[in-house]
Amino acid sequence: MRYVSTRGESPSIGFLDAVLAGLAPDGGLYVPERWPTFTPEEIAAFAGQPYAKVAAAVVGKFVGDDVPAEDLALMCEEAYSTFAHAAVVPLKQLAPGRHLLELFHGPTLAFKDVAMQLLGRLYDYVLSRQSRTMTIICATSGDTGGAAVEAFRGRAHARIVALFPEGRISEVQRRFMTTATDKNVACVSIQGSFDDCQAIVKQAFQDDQFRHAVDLSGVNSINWARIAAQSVYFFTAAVALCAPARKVAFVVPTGNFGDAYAAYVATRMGLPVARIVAATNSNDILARAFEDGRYARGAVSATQSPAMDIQVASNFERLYFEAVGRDGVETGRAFRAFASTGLLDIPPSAHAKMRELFQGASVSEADTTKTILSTLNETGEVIDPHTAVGVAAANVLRLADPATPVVVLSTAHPAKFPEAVAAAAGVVPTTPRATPDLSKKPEKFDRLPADAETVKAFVRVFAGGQG
Ligand SMILES: Cc1ncc(COP(=O)(O)O)c(C=O)c1O
Ligand SMILES: N[C@@H](CCOP(=O)(O)O)C(=O)O
Repeated sequence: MRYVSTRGESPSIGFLDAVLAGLAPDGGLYVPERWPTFTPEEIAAFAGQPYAKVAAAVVGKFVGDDVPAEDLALMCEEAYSTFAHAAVVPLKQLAPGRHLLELFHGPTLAFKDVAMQLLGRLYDYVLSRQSRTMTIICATSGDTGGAAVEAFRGRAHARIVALFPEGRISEVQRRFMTTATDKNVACVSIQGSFDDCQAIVKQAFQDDQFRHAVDLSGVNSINWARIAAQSVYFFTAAVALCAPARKVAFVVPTGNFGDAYAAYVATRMGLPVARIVAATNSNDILARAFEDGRYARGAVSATQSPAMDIQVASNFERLYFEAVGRDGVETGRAFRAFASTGLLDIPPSAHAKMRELFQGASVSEADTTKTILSTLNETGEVIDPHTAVGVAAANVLRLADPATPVVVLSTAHPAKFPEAVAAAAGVVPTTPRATPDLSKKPEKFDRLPADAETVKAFVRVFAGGQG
């Protein structure tokens, strides 16, 4: 299996090289050269299988010969044994035809654990064989950082630097990162937005000298292994609802567009999906892009679903690449121009292609609050504000076939956002018993301006100090 850049100017590389590389040298994102597929019979056979087994089959299609199948299977088994629920990602019925896919039973209570627990093991596996230690940098609007710190802390072959936007994430999210005492972890509060953090990460990758000096890698959803691992739960949820015999619609709370794009990946692998709804909060660049064909950056506003306070959705470039017929030159032109102007008019034919599967929905703060309360009153479920954005979008969704089951991704445990949930529903969600109490632990993090050179200097010192 080979991987090509969305900008068409980097040579194709194998799976493990693509995973470790993060961003392609031309600034694009790696995607598989061709889509691996499952037959309908193979998909149907996933029903009732342990999650780890389905994960090994789906991720294995992308890994190819780079890792022996039995080693990958073992990594999947270990990764998903860290989850508190036997089903790993249970599907819960809210109402007839309406389901929640609970993705928050991992160690840091957000969907990021599903991929990150596997990535931590995969990096260890590869880097220990190469006697190599890499510096992983990640930008986080709250959840990727905690999941990455948990997955990589204490590992001998990786050091991790997490950049988060100052004052714009919840205390629980912050503490999942900043209370780690391991020497290979550094957390940095950046005076800016998540978009600033992500721009710094991308600039770091494009500085060859820096990239080599610290042996840079990335575990944001720029990393194909993240997308591959996140595509698995679309299969398990759909087959539980009788796919491939019937189609399912997914409503995905969306920010950086990794999860919604992973749903698209599942469709390219053969999963029949009726619709993918990208549900955003008031940071609605993607909802607008799907609805009116203009991908236009606005100012980031702070909401009660902070992990989705994003205006530049990294993975949209991957979908654009597909929609323009895998034209790397056009994708490079479009996204370089977007980086400087903040505007991309999607060609009508590409927009029509996207609309065959995707639609956008933007949910206001008031509707998010109302949905937390109404979901509690009507179903007894306490949901977090990100999940509420998805549920609110599902409540107004009209499908061609109203009998199509709708699955809303429940992306975080409500206890990660206790203030917002208490304000909306009058209940204070508590963390599951197995989760350590981080509220009294001392925190350790640095504060830096949103400036790539300053952050790179910090990372150099951190990586150098680690030997
Ligand atoms: C709880 C939660 N929900 C939804 C999202 C949005 O997911 P994505 O960035 O893959 O669109 C995030 C952040 O990624 C998140 O942390
Ligand atoms: N919402 C994310 C933002 C980063 O997304 P990623 O999927 O690209 O890692 C977060 O919680 O950090």
